[in-house]
Amino acid sequence: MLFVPQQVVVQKNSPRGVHFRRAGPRQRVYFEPEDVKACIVTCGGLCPGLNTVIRELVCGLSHMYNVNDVFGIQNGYKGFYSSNYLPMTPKSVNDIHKRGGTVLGSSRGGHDTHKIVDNIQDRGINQVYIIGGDGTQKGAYEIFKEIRRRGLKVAVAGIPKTIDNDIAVIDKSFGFDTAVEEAQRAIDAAHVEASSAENGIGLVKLMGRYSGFIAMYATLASRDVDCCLIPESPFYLEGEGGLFEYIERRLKENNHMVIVVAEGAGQDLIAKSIPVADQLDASGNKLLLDVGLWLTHKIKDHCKSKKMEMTIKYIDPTYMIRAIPSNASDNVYCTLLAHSAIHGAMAGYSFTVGMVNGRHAYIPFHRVTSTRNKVKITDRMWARLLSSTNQPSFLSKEDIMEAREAERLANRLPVPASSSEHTKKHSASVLSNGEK
Ligand SMILES: Nc1ncnc2c1ncn2[C@@H]1O[C@H](COP(=O)(O)OP(=O)(O)O)[C@@H](O)[C@H]1O
Ligand SMILES: O=P(O)(O)OC[C@H]1O[C@](O)(COP(=O)(O)O)[C@@H](O)[C@@H]1O
Ligand SMILES: [Mg+2]
Repeated sequence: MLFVPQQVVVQKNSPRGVHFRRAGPRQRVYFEPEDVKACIVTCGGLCPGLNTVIRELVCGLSHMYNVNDVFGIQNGYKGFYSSNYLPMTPKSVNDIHKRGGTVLGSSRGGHDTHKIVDNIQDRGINQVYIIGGDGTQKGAYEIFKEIRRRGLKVAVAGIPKTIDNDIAVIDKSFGFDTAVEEAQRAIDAAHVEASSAENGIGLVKLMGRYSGFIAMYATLASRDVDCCLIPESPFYLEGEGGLFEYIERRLKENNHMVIVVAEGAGQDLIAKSIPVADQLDASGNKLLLDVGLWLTHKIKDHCKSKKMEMTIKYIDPTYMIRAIPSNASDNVYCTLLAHSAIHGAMAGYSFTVGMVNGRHAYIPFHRVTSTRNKVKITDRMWARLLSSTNQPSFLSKEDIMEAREAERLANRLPVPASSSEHTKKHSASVLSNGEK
């Protein structure tokens, strides 16, 4: 059996670390094709590529294993117990990958483990393909545990979906590249508007509730962005090293600037200036305050107080970056994920499938549900972004050391040999040059 290591970059004395089974066809198949009754469900927010995964699951089961009893569950988890199951054939899904969204429908909330497993049991389903984000994978884990408790011979295959890229362990989710590409159109528009005005500012808000990956990659891809704000990196407005000081400098130097802000950034700052009670969506996710609108007003007020003429254009493409079909490379990724999921389920495994360090692997549910993938602001990628935009880091040396220590503890890494006060100072300054 082949294994894929979770960490490929390690310290010399690091422990052996976690390994996952490599995905792919198995010599011994657990299910007889004629006995398989499979179902597919999509949950949570939309993501480019959902229909491609559905299509490839239906076609792959039929073409690779001759499995033809496949059903679609409508509108997310609640569809297990509240709607009819839709029979799906290669013919009925033939063209769906060209459309955005999900032909099955999706929803938040409605996860009732017992009702779901009752229905799986009653209808004789023995393969459950669950496509969804971090919340969905937690739900899949609950379903798996209940199936195991009841001793049912049912394979549960989670296929991670998230344009926020917030699912732990995997390299990236399908649809992420498509979303980053689409975000370029909003950034381009912001740049055109900003550069065609005197002291023009273009402000673009992108999705990213807890993780700023879309904002970070869209910024790195664009080259027109002067400042990228993400939830992982707290920022401040006033005073030395603050956002306003940077805006003034950039406008003086260049007459215009573009700011990209992830929707989850600066939530604590907004809450301080507009105190409102926390609101949750049906899945229990916190509903966010509009950082883009808030920032627009704050920047306008600041410039007015400084008697600076300026124009600001706020662009909020929200759903436009996720409600589109997937691009070519995401389509390939979706196909490979679906195939890997089918091979694993046919072998009788239950898992979340994903690409780990460039290889497809079967990952135990708890590994992807116990933490969330976030931009590490002490890591190389964020340092590269800071070098590329030349924006302030909004961080003190102490903040950096604190974030590193938290990361070390979270990953149970040994204390680096170089943790003397002198080296600490040195490593912090090296970090600001873009290297860890
Ligand atoms: N901790 C949890 N346990 C069981 N089900 C969950 C959990 N969190 C979310 N879910 C269910 O997963 C589905 C999708 O979750 P949501 O957070 O909306 O989207 P995503 O899966 O994309 O993160 C919803 O139906 C929700 O009820
Ligand atoms: O309005 P909706 O459908 O709740 O979606 C908004 C949220 O969906 C997201 O794309 C993430 O969705 P998921 O949790 O489903 O991956 C966030 O970026 C955004 O906050
Ligand atoms: Mg989520």
